[in-house]
Amino acid sequence: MDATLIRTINRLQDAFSTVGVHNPVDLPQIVVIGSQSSGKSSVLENIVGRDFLPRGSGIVTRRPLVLQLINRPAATSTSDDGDKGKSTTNAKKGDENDKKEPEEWGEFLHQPGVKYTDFNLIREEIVRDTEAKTGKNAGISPLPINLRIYSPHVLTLTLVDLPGLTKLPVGDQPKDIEKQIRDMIIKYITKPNSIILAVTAANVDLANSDGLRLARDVDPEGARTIGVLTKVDLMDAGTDVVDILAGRVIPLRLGYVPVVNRGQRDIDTKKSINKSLEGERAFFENHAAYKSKAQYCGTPYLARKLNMILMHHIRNTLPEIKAKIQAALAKYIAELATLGDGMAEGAGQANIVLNIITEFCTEFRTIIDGNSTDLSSFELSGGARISFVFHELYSNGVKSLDPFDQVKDVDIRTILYNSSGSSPALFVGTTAFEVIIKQQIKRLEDPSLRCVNMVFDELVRILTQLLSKQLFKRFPQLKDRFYQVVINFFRKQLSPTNKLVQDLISMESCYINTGHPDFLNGHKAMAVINDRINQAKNPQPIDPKNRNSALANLPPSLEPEPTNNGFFGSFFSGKKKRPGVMEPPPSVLKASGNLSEREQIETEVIKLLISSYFNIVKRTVIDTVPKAIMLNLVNNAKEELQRELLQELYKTEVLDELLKESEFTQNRRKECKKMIEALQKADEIVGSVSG
Ligand SMILES: Nc1nc2c(ncn2[C@@H]2O[C@H](COP(=O)(O)OP(=O)(O)OP(=O)(O)O)[C@@H](O)[C@H]2O)c(=O)[nH]1
Repeated sequence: MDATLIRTINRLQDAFSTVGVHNPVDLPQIVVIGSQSSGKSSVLENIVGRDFLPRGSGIVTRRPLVLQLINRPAATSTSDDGDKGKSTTNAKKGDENDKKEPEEWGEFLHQPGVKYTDFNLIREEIVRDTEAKTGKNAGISPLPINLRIYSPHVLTLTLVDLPGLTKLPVGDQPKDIEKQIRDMIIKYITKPNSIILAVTAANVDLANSDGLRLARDVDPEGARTIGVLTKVDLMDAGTDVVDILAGRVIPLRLGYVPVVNRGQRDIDTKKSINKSLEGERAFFENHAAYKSKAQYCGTPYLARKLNMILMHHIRNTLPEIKAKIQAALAKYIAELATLGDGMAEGAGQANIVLNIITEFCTEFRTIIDGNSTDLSSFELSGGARISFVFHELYSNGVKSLDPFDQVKDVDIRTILYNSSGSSPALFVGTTAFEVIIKQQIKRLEDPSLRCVNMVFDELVRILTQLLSKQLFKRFPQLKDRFYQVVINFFRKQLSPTNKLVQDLISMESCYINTGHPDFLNGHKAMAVINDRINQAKNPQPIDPKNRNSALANLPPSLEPEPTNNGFFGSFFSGKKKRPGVMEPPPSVLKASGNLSEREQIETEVIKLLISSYFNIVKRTVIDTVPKAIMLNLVNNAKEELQRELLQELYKTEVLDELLKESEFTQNRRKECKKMIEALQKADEIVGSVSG
């Protein structure tokens, strides 16, 4: 059962190896980290009991090596791995004694079926494949090499060997090599399912261990970090690692294991690993500081410990792995469904386009009407934004128009005099009022047309939002055509909408309805002004309750100014008169000078009437312009868009072109299919164990 657990993980690792580096499920594994030359390769080789890792100066490990050790009983003719029970087809091919399998061999995932019995060839293949993927310079790559070693002398275990932490780039190594390696290591050890094997040379200060330092960043409690102390034999006489082992220096919950690997001289003199393991045992058994605890020291103990930890870990995480596989499977199946099944033909194509058009139009209407199911609580969308344009932007824009920022008293007087012709007017001139109010009403056209444009922009926004959906990513041509057709359609609606809005404003300016029930008529206006003037002449405290509402609303400019005498007295002033001399009138004659009381009253009355009427018109356009826009632009789009789209896009001769899939979709579909296959296999594998 125990070995089965680890083998299950190995098989899962293989199942996912086809999907590259994007493994959606984080599998339990032991990740070996440490500084360069700390002894990582030596530890791994000792665990395997064979020389098989590339050695040399500089960074040798430049890609992650996923090393799956599989224990198989000696002298059996069948493989104990469920996936690969096939007979040898490889290095041993041609051997008459085909039934007699080699005792130990290695197999790379990228060369299925090829059994390496010569471990030197394994080393060469690692070097070859590393260079093939990363080039000869000393660059690194996150693409793992998967190697399995079948042997009766190993415990079933999965280890990932990573490039050693280095300080300075050498030769033509990239400048940021240190960061690249660090990032790669962090990516592996951050996964909560990884057990960190932090290798540190015992003859350097533990506090300076790069491996432990990195491990601490991702596993501050030390809950899934095992410390391995190498080069214990190289420690100064009289010093030992007893304190570290006892957890008195940097405590780790999984503890430390001291080991003694082959020294460089041993390697140079080709000392066998078996000999080295014997030497290691003798070292611990005879060392004064370690002999009482020798069974907790050395490589064999380390291998057993790792095997136990890994199994324990897998057993605990298997249910979670199962759930993750199933969740990922559901996610990819759903994504594949949105990507569709590849190219349809004939009627199938027509159906796709018909469905897309129908769905688009339904969603368009839903968004405008505000019934969308994926309503955002973060921002206004669709219909709500159009409503904001009407009720906030347009309404406030219109309300803020003040006729008197353009029409000054002096203009009113000029118009007054012009409208009364050559004989002095006796009453407040309706003509003057009409001339001014019509000019002011015309000013409403500009914000109203801008409102049309803003709603147009909102429609385009909805269009873009709908076209950003996954479905349109699949068919880029269709997306472009949709955009063109819909935008053209909106544009076509623009001119009747603008015309209607202009007409509404023209209607208002064409006929001034002084009989409007809300209009402050001439008499009332007069009374208000008289009140105002009397109040100014004999100021009396105003009882707010009795205060005439129109009076209260008078603009500050109606405060009486110092009056002048004479009816026309000051009107044509401007030049100092010389007695007896009558000069011709100047070419441009403007009303100027101080106002007479009568003039002042007349001007104020006109202003009051303008304000009153202009407010009525403002209220009307705030009400009717949005209605006009809804009628001609928005509703038309809601109702006619489908017909327009069908007419333009639902044609046999364009379907092929429209439904050309994007490369993204084609690739993504392939990726999804691969992933689903891997996950389904993984699901089966996990299912077969836990049952
Ligand atoms: N005496 C002694 N030497 C060791 C021990 N472990 C490793 N060495 C030596 O230290 C050097 C580096 O060991 P490696 O195993 O290559 O170290 P590494 O961490 O894999 O190095 P990179 O792959 O370059 O990162 C070699 O010369 C080993 O022989 C040990 O326990 N004792």
